[in-house]
Amino acid sequence: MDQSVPPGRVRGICIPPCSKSYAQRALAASLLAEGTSRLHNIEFCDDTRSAIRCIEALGARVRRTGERTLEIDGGLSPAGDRLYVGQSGLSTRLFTPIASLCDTPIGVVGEGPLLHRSFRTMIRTLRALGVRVHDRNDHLPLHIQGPIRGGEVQIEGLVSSQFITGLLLALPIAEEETTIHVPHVISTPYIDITIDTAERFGIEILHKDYKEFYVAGGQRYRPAEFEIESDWSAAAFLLVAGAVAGEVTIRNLSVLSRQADTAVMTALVRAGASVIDEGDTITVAHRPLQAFSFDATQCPGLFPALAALAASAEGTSVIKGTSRLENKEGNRAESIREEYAKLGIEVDLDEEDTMKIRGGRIRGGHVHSHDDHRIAMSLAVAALNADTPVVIENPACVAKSFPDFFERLESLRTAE
Ligand SMILES: O=C(O)C1=C[C@@H](OP(=O)(O)O)[C@@H](O)[C@H](O)C1
Ligand SMILES: C=C(OP(=O)(O)O)C(=O)O
Repeated sequence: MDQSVPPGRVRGICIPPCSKSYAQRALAASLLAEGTSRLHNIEFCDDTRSAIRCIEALGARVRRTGERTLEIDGGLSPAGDRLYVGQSGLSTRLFTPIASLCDTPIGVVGEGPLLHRSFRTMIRTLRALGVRVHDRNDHLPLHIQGPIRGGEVQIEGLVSSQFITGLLLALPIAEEETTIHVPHVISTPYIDITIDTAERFGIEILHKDYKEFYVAGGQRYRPAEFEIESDWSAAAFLLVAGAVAGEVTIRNLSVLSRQADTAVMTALVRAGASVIDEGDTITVAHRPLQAFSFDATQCPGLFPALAALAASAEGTSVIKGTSRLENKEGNRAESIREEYAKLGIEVDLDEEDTMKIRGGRIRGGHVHSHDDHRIAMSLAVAALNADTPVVIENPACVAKSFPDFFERLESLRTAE
């Protein structure tokens, strides 16, 4: 069913969902820890559910002991021969290396846009570390058989940091030590949250300026009590909604987080929004917005929220890092260009790796999510300032990261 988002004002308080990046990592670490871990403040979007299915398939026992608490008995011991990763790029890149710690043959299958995403670098590197991999031209489904060896490996042509994350979480329990050379690393804040999560489960990962990673083999994950923090990637849409159409206060969110998408605060300030940070509460309010420049190379997940901000700002905003979007759900840069054009907003993509968005009058109309949760949320936020309602086809894809996004946005509406 389509989702119609009428123009209007927003005002209110919201708590965003938990970070699916932290949740998936903590689930992986709980699988690898012998003993019982407890994850608090966990919520269940599609990607988190995919990770839960994967750890169960790999031997974990998962119990829900509270509305937002999971108790997990860890221990890597594959229960079947198939990992179902849903639409999650991160679950694929986490659990394929983890499954390859065993010598059991395992199939890795997914669905939807994930089937069009390339896993070339991951496949090549796993082979270099002794894993047998059958693939469909660099795409899912995969058939793998470990065990993965430690050793020394160089990763070229890295399109996603997620694969480094997968190796960093798997390799501490390989027998040998590993050195990973990454000449051109990207999305480094995501690597920081990987190292942070591992550390909280007793694992040490060392690196030199993200170019060389050293992982000692034979380490042991210790079970942990782990509080999952709120998701800056989801909160970014609500904060931008405040900036373009009223005032939104987000609770339980700290700028001291290691998450990449805290950077949305810089873009909001540059655009001229009012931003008040009170520790774990952030309020963003509308002011006349001007065009801004922003480099999103290390935080590519912010592009869709920034597109909604730029569409409501006076002048042409310039956002760098579009090449980072090619291997997401479809080509996100193209999806943004195509759908914003339907709303009368011109988006140029150039050879210089930048997106230029000319803000101005936003028309209502029919748009498509491209089955991409972040495109659907971006268009919904832009709709707040449109002349007439924006009707979004296939809005259900928001379930990947933020299942009740539309309900929460509606709950913020005000007649003022
Ligand atoms: O590790 C993670 O949780 C993620 C890493 C990033 O991927 P890339 O390294 O491909 O940018 C990010 O864009 C994605 O949404 C989540
Ligand atoms: C692309 C995303 O996630 P993943 O790569 O894990 O599928 C996302 O959350 O926007």
